[in-house]
Amino acid sequence: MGRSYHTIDSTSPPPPESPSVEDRRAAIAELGEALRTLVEQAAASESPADELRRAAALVREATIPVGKQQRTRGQIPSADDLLGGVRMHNPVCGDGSAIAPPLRVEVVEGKAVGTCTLGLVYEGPPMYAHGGISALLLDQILGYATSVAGHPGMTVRLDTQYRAPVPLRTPLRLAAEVVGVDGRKVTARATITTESEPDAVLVEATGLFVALRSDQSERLFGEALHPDASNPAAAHD
Ligand SMILES: CCCCCCCCCCCCCCCC(=O)SCCNC(=O)CCNC(=O)[C@H](O)C(C)(C)COP(=O)(O)OP(=O)(O)OC[C@H]1O[C@@H](n2cnc3c(N)ncnc32)[C@H](O)[C@@H]1OP(=O)(O)O
Repeated sequence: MGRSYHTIDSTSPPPPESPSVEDRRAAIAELGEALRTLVEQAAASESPADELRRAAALVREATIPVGKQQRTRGQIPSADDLLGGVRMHNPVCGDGSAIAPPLRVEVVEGKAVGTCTLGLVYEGPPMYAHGGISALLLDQILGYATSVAGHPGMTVRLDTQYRAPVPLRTPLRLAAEVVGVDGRKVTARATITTESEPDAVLVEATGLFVALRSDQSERLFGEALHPDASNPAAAHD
């Protein structure tokens, strides 16, 4: 791929030939699944202290192979496909993310429709989701709706109304659609309900997204978009 990675263990031999992107994605997803199981079970764990310490030692050991080759902040993950919408570590949808539910999104009759179940790791009030997690899910599905409508942009405003708490370990449904386009500004609305009661809105949000001008895009993302350009900042994490 022509990428240079920041190798933590510089005494180790060079890595073998890169496996195919598909194989790396499958491995990333496998690790993500294991990590999600770990964080959920940790959040729900009532195991005795010695078992938790044993687990901590095992996790520290598991970190070593994962940490051998690290990308910098300015490097897009080699398994991602930005234009194709593949973000393996996206914190909401990414199969490789330890903190993503993950939310599954599809387009149904022009609306972005998402499904997920939140575990105890997302708990705010006992038994219910933290309000920031609801906002995270809504921001993502609003962004998805604007993107599939052909108006990708960045969130500049997110107004969230919490009508009822979002229950954990309960299948949820999110829906979002674009409701207005005004030049570079796009407004979209989204809701969270349970799957079993899709008419009872728990949380709703209106998001304002702004399509970036090319100079804004260059200023914010130039380092990641042009990895081969001479850019001293690219060496920094
Ligand atoms: C087909 C393939 C499908 C594939 C499927 C892919 C799915 C893929 C899903 C991804 C889903 C990710 C969803 C997460 C999305 C984030 O989380 S984005 C991260 C969070 N957001 C940010 O960090 C943005 C931070 N803000 C900024 O950097 C700057 O505000 C921006 C965005 C560069 C805009 O610059 P600016 O100077 O603030 O605004 P400017 O360009 O001058 O203004 C444009 C207009 O917006 C207005 N505006 C700007 N800010 C505001 C505001 N806060 N309130 C009201 N109006 C505002 C301005 O007044 C102006 O209005 P007009 O004068 O034109 O009427």
